[in-house]
Amino acid sequence: MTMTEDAATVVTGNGPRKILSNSIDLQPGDFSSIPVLDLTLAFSSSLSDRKKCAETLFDACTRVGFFYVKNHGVPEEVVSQCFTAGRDFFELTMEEKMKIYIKDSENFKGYTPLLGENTDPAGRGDLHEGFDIGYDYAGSGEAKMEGVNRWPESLPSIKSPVTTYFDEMVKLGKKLFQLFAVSLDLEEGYFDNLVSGKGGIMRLLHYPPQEDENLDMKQLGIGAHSDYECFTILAQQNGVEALQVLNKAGQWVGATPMEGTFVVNVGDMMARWTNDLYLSTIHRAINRTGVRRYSIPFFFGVDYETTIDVLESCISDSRPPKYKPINAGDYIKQRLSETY
Ligand SMILES: O=C(O)CCC(=O)C(=O)O
Ligand SMILES: [Fe+2]
Repeated sequence: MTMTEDAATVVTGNGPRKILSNSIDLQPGDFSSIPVLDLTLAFSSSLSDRKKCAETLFDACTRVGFFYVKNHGVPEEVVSQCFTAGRDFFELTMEEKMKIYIKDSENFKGYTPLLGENTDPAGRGDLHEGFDIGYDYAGSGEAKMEGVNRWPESLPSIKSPVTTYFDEMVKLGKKLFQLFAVSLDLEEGYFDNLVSGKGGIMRLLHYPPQEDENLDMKQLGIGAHSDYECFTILAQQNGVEALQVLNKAGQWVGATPMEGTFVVNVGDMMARWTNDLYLSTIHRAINRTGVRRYSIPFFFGVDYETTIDVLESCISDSRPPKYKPINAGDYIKQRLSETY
């Protein structure tokens, strides 16, 4: 099958980026495969081991913006039970799912039906349905993204596996933030007080298979986009390939699922913080496998009151600051409002 694509502009959190049919205008990575980061060294008690791991992370973030993590410490059954919860959720009737419609929530929590989201403004909606949860703020809903999670009334059993997975992602994400800090010549604990998990958003996603013949390039599983937060940790099912990552040559490189790994990618907030030293790489997903695909992205942002100002270690004479300080919560809310 040949896919033809028009020139398009992808709106990111840091401004529009033009994708020409064969290239892209803003420092895309020069890569043909996605590196694998072994986190064994990240959990070592020796700082020099952790520094070695951070060097690999630096290479991945500056050259690709995407990497796999293995030996990440998240138990396999936590992942598989969360996938099962997702499958059970999406099998509910439309009526049940729409009782927690995301657009009825002030804080972007709940269900998004097929075509209910449009990640790429040039597209005609995304061919996936989703279920979003975040940090559970009891009883608020006023400020920024705060609010309680909304669970399907008729399927209370999913709450436990989904929140267990959320908590594991917060743990892993905090560890990754420490590696990011070391990789940026900051104190290892630089981000510790900014990443309680309150800035985390998790989605269960279901992509029905798309017909391979006459594929409509304006209606993909998820259209070309970059993520908004600091980084995303994504679980994919083995053997069901769909995620593609755009390189400098304008080629889409497949992020083929790899057993026992998560895919991690840098988001716009981290790109901004690092003055675009770390790449928030454009990606999309197309499920041409003929079977249903489920995935679980966890978007790890910093706590919403944090000010994101370009890090000193990412400024030099040849790299003056490109971005003004911005409040993390305002930034995310603004980005999400443009998508839904
Ligand atoms: O499902 C995937 O593989 C990717 C999802 C994604 O890119 C997103 O939700 O931002
Ligand atoms: Fe994404």
